[in-house]
Amino acid sequence: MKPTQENYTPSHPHLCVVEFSHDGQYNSCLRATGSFKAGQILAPLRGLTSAPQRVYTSVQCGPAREDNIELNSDLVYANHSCNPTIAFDLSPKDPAQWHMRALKDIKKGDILTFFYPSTEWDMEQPFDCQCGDRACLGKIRGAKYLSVQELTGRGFINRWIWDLVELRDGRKSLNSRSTAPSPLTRL
Ligand SMILES: C[S@@+](CC[C@H](N)C(=O)[O-])C[C@H]1O[C@@H](n2cnc3c(N)ncnc32)[C@H](O)[C@@H]1O
Repeated sequence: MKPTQENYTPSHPHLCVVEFSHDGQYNSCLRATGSFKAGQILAPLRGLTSAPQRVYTSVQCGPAREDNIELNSDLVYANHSCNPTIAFDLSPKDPAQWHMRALKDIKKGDILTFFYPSTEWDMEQPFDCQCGDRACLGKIRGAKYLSVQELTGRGFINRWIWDLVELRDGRKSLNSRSTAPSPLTRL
């Protein structure tokens, strides 16, 4: 569920608040309410539910098309940047270890962004990125459409995304692909 401005109560007040935009449908963002160090674990990912479909609010949590969760908190307002400030690390086998981490030193008032292709393989709702970074990739469609070079240097990419890249690029065979059950069975 995506929080709205009506009766808004921040879900992570010590970390961030949603800055609701009145200008355009997807122009809201998340602003840091404190300062954080690069590498710091900012929050565990709690209150997740499996997403029935891949949609613009869902976050992929494994290699399969059906491996998607909803964050059900303010964190859903984290926008994409090609030079992100945070990562959603859903790579640990145990979902209790899934967390959000700072990729750089973050100051109070900074916008919290993550690199969407670090979780998303093939997005339902691509968009033209407006991050404005000099390393901006332009159209954001998911990691499937990016080279290893384009994925490298973004701070963090989840394990299954690298697995799918290796499979796509013929550096890994289907047989060597993980047969681990979907992480959703452990949510
Ligand atoms: C989960 S929402 C993030 C919150 C969103 N900004 C909002 O106001 O609801 C994801 C959507 O935000 C927009 N978005 C996120 N990052 C963007 C970026 N760097 N450039 C342009 N649009 C972006 C896209 O429309 C994307 O589908």
